[in-house]
Amino acid sequence: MTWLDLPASTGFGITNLPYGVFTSPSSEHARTGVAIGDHVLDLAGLTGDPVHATGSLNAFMAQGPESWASLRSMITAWLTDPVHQDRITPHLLPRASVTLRLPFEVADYVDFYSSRDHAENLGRMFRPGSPALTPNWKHLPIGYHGRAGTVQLSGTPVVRPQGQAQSPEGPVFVASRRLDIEAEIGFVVGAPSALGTPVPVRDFASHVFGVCVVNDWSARDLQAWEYVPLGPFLGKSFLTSVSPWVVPLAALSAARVKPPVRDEALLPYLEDGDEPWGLDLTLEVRLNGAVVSRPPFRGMYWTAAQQLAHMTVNGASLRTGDLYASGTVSGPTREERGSLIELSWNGTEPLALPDGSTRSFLEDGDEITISASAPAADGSRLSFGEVTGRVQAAH
Ligand SMILES: O=C(O)/C=C/C(=O)CC(=O)CC(=O)O
Ligand SMILES: [Ca+2]
Ligand SMILES: [Mg+2]
Repeated sequence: MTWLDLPASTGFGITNLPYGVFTSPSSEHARTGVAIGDHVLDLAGLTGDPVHATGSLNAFMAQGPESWASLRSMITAWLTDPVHQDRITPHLLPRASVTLRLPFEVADYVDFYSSRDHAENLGRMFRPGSPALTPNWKHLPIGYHGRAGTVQLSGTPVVRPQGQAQSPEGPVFVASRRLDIEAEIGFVVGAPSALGTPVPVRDFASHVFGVCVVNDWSARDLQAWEYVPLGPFLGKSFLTSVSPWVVPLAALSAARVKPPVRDEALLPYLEDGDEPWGLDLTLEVRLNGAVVSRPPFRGMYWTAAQQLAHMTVNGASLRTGDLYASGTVSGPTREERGSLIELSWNGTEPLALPDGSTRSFLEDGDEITISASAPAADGSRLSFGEVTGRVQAAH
């Protein structure tokens, strides 16, 4: 129990304690904070530790899992034992009064493709006549390297991208007419690894610091024309949005579940081990305020621990600030699909919105908000906050 008076439904209770970076009316200096209820605990002001005054989480994340655990237990004690109340209270700022920043400097960015329902849906739409899943899909977590420099904070305007698309008369230069979303969960690497040394599945929690919500904005018309044979490029690199709070892995103990049964035996480096990292998270996608989907994360075929092992099995090293996203989270029913191309079945079944309009893809002015939540250790639900973005007309 915390001495703060928090409603049970806060989502930002004592078992969550996500990290972010903020400025406040009293100081334009960007610094690290922890969300608790409707407040932010100013760690730089409270501790005086310069690691929390750098304007990004990277320096702290680089310290590694012992530092992460020790700070988390100190914060828990500060907010739980009333003996600390007078010292802590001046460093609690109303969350509504602060401006949140991109929480970490993004090093490399990778995006996976680990929802079987999503992969099968896209396979059917993009590659009709071929098997829905490619032959490698159940043997390795498919992914691609994306553009780290265009990973931006929630709220960044989504300027409609322009580029080449196919038309019956040949390639044309267009403002994308098939602008889409992908509801995903992002994993943030804290502790680096050495070049040449793979990170095994079991070392996941020694390297990954925490989790955020990701929207991998996607221009389906640009993507469909450019992606063969090297994969996603300009159809996705214009913007990827992340939520402002990074939920530490330590907050997710009650959310851990067994991943689905695998149809094919895995090569040893991908075996789950005794404590697999399936996660029972629920995402929610809103379009102009109306809920259009609730994608379930627990069915994801590949876990983040397997993705990390796969990403490094060739000897590639990890850097502090690496972000890798799960891939679009889709479940088996229509109400669980994590992209508009799936929700509208490639535009053939437009979504009906409460205002009477319909959507297959995004229109200028549309706002997409993706949130996520998980069971918390105290029986409540913890919130990941949300990632939002509004579409602007092409330049
Ligand atoms: O199947 C394809 O050709 C394309 C798939 C995607 O666009 C999905 C992607 O970016 C990976 C993911 O988010 O699951
Ligand atoms: Ca994606
Ligand atoms: Mg993207």
